[in-house]
Amino acid sequence: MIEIEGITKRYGETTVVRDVRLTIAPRTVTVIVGTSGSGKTTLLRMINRLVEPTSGTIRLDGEDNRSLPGYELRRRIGYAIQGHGLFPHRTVAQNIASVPTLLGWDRARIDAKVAELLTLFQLDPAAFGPRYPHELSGGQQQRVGVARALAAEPKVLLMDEPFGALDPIIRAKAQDDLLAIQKHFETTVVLVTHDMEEAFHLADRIAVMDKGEVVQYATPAEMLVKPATAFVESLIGAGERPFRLLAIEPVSSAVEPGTAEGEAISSAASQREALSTLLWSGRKALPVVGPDGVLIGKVSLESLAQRAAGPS
Ligand SMILES: Nc1ncnc2c1ncn2[C@@H]1O[C@H](COP(=O)(O)OP(=O)(O)OP(=O)(O)O)[C@@H](O)[C@H]1O
Repeated sequence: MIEIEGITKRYGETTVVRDVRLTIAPRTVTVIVGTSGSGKTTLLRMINRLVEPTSGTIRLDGEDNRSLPGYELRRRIGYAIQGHGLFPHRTVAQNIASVPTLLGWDRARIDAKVAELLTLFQLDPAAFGPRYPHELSGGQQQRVGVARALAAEPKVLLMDEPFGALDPIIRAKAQDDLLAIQKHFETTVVLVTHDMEEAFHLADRIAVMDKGEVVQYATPAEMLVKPATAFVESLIGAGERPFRLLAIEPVSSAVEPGTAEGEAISSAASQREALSTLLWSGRKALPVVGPDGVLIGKVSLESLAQRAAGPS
């Protein structure tokens, strides 16, 4: 649990973060969005004290984050940034081993951790461990950056535009990897992004910042149905709302009894994918199969249209 209480940051006369209050539940993904210069990075960096707040308190599992020296706090909190920040003269394995080495883990434990993380990120430890960062593609470097941030098994992972430099296909894959790994390690993730698509895909809760203040902190569904301000509405993109609503819900919650003609869709797919398939194939309904491939019902264009409609 991360409790941010009345956090303010001023530089001289300028207040860049104003009286922010957020409670972030453990094992969730919170995404901070907002326009450029709204204070997102500053807020994130006050959690691991790369930036010291002017006033207010941040508690991690009930403990004031000032109760430890900053460098020790930062060994406990994972931090991944755009451009990954890998050490260029250390191998991939040495990069990932950085914090565990500082913490004095024994060699066998470090080696096992490096191998585990590389495997989780689909990088063969024997092939990639000995390489240097410049011998990797951008997407591979980015995965190593996140692996390094996770190496000391932090309960909290802070991410600042971690996927900003990736092309759309690798980016989507990196997001899915992150969600799988977040569930596997039960990490609490706080992530800053400019990309609303990314925010809606990843977030359990979204915090919208405008001029240093959090103007809404809500689940994606709540935010779509009830944006708190005109700014939030414009950020969501009014024209995208029906599609975003469908994108955050799986087909499994729209299944109806009966069946339909043609190729089936998985119950784990998003309702937006189902809508897209329906429109593209010109059908009125699709058969739905469960995780075991067994037919469980259908999903219809009519019911998706109802689900995509805003409150009347
Ligand atoms: N060390 C500093 N000294 C003075 N002003 C600063 C400092 N760091 C940040 N700022 C200012 O604080 C404001 C918020 O910056 P911050 O980086 O938190 O915004 P952001 O929302 O993350 O922006 P972006 O999306 O562009 O990265 C900006 O106006 C910035 O110029």
